[in-house]
Amino acid sequence: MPSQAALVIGGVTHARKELESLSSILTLKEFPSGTREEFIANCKTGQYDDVVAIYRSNSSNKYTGPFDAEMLAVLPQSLKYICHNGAGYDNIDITACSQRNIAVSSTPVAVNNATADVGIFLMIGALRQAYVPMAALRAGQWQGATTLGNDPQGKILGILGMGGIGREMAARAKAFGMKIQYHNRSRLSAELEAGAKYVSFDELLASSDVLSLNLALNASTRHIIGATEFGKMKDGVVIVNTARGALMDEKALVAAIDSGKVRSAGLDVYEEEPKVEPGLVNNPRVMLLPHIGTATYETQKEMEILVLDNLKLAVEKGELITQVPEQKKA
Ligand SMILES: NC(=O)c1ccc[n+]([C@@H]2O[C@H](COP(=O)([O-])OP(=O)(O)OC[C@H]3O[C@@H](n4cnc5c(N)ncnc54)[C@H](O)[C@@H]3O)[C@@H](O)[C@H]2O)c1
Repeated sequence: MPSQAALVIGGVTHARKELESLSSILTLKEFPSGTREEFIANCKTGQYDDVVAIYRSNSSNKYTGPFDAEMLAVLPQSLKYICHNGAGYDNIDITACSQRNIAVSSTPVAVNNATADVGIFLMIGALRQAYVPMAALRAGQWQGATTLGNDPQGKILGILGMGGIGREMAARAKAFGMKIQYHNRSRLSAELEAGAKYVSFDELLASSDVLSLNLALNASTRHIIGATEFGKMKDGVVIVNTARGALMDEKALVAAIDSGKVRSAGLDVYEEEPKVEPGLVNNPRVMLLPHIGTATYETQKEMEILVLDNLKLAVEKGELITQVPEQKKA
């Protein structure tokens, strides 16, 4: 029996075969579901004392809660790697992990296509205010209160955060005849820009017809879009958010929609999921999805395999394929 163990939190669904193949090098332990209290109790009684790597599934946060300083304090001393299934990892305290010499990986790239597809779906839906006719039809009112929408053709799509998903949004939006501009922490190479115009944050706000949020949530990006920023935008701007809800002050978004500043919005993510601001739920000009950006068979499988590949490389070679950028810089 292998002397080192890995702990799978929350389950592996699509890559069971790949998981089981790791049993030749690792003892596999599982915490498929439960509460934070139960998980912490298991840590404290020493059940995981041989665990060197954790597979943290996409849904596991609902069982264990965030991997914050409290959790880091009880995780086994043997733990060296946390392989997280998700491109966003704002529920893991990376600084606390680094202090304990725990390396963390996430699943960028694998999420790009599915999330950008949802971004485009929301953008077109918001431009056409598609929820109104969709709801009217099902309520037996045929077109109901449907009004004319707007074409993407010729409009300027502003992308805040031109990473993997932002670039896939850009590639798709070009096919709709949109002009692309972006703001990022640093300007991209000409190859990665692929013709998109690099602008300042304020210029992005002032001149975009559609603003898409595609950056990570962290202490410095929380509420990066609030009342002041809405005030700087074009009248009738369309907002798309597939990144994280707390990037925007949701109450300020509701106010901007109500005042007509924001014509419509398409959202996959919310400040306090699964709660959604009533001013959004009750507004037919907002297209809403319940955080399903990566919810396809193909993408879920690819993400699970990437997490397992990280875990395998970590145990065999002491390296991660997709370590989070904050730790790579250190
Ligand atoms: N809706 C979903 O299901 C879903 C799925 C995957 C990812 N996401 C979210 O999307 C986010 C983006 O994912 P990604 O894979 O494209 O990440 P990424 O790291 O490839 O790209 C993020 C980009 O944002 C830029 N950035 C960071 N801070 C910035 C700032 N203050 N101003 C401007 N740019 C800034 C970075 O330089 C980077 O280019 C993730 O962090 C995650 O939270 C959501």
